[in-house]
Amino acid sequence: MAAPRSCALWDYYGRRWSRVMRGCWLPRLRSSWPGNPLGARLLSQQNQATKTHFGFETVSEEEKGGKVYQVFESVAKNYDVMNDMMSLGIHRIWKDLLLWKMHPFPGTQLLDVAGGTGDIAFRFLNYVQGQHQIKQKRQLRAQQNLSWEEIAQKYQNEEDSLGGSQVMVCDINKEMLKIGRQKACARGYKTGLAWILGDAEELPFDDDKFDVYTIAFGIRNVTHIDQALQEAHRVLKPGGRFLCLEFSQVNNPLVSRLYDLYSFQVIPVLGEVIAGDWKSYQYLVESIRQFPSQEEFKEMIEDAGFQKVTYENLTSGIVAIHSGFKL
Ligand SMILES: COc1cc(O)cc(C/C=C(\C)CC/C=C(\C)CC/C=C(\C)CC/C=C(\C)CC/C=C(\C)CC/C=C(\C)CC/C=C(\C)CC/C=C(\C)CC/C=C(\C)CCC=C(C)C)c1O
Ligand SMILES: C[S@@+](CC[C@H](N)C(=O)[O-])C[C@H]1O[C@@H](n2cnc3c(N)ncnc32)[C@H](O)[C@@H]1O
Repeated sequence: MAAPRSCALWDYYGRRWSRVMRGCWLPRLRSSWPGNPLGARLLSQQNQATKTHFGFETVSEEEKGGKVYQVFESVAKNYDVMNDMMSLGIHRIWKDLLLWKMHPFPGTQLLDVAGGTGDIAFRFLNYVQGQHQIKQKRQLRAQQNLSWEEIAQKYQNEEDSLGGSQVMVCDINKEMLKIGRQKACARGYKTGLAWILGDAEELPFDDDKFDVYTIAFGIRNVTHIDQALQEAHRVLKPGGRFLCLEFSQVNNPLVSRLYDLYSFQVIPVLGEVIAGDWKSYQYLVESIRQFPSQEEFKEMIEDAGFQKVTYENLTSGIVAIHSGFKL
């Protein structure tokens, strides 16, 4: 137990230190010693290191978070309807498949990062409730001589209907969480669900806390994917599972051609017509093309310390589910 904790501490302070260096000492070196060759070299390294992409645009790492925030702030209200329109409902099947792969047991503690409007969380609650009901019915049938009150009590205990399972939805965007909370209210989800504002790169949770970590269509938007993966590893219990549903690389040339046409010619148009927002949907299709391939992403997950890493392509690789374990 001591080793992973000290490793996590080391990672945590290592990252903090690198931020302090980037955010505080390097700019000071620039201003105090403009002619200093060490300062100049460090600064040129810093400038190279802090460039990233926002879709096909090159931006600084500091800028990217704000731009991603604006995108999801802008799409939040139309997010669900846009997904159904763009995919003709196919995104629902992909999300169901993620849950079937997870196959949570009663009592599972799930952290859904970049959980947005709650699609994964609601599926999780429905799934565990379904599983729990099946188990409860089996138990009731097996027990002889139960009174009607005892049977009714079992059915009415709402907390117990989840068998102790809980899901925490963590997202960086207030607007997405707001829509998620409204949906939860409208659909009558009362227990086993919490909404937390937080960054995938610096999760506001203790080490070794969750059985499962999910991230669906979220990791592509994160500035430091490696950091988010390390955080996923930190917050999972030993034996815990990482599951990521994300756009990936299409493995069929004909589908790939049609998909490209559809992505660049249709999706931004749908974005403009339905949500009055061409730019956000252009960012969506561009960011998909910037995301690493199935194999590259698998390696990144392994580099974060996960084991038994596998992936499954869905719809010819339009999306893939990556899975890994903290062992
Ligand atoms: C800002 O960031 C975001 C915002 C968000 O709202 C969401 C996300 C995260 C994303 C999701 C949660 C999932 C959202 C889903 C998608 C982005 C769509 C994924 C795409 C598909 C499932 C369809 C894949 C398409 C193909 C394999 C190619 C087949 C395409 C065709 C037959 C149409 C080809 C199109 C042309 C040649 C262009 C000209 C056509 C027209 C003008 C007619 C328009 C046609 C339609 C509207 C029909 C749409 C057809 C389909 C959806 C095809 C379905 C069939 C199959 C999968 C085989 C986020 O980060
Ligand atoms: C495409 S949505 C996915 C929402 C949901 N998981 C789903 O499958 O429908 C991407 C989400 O990632 C969130 N996000 C982007 N960067 C993030 C970060 N650094 N930390 C946490 N969430 C982030 C956005 O706010 C947005 O809600």
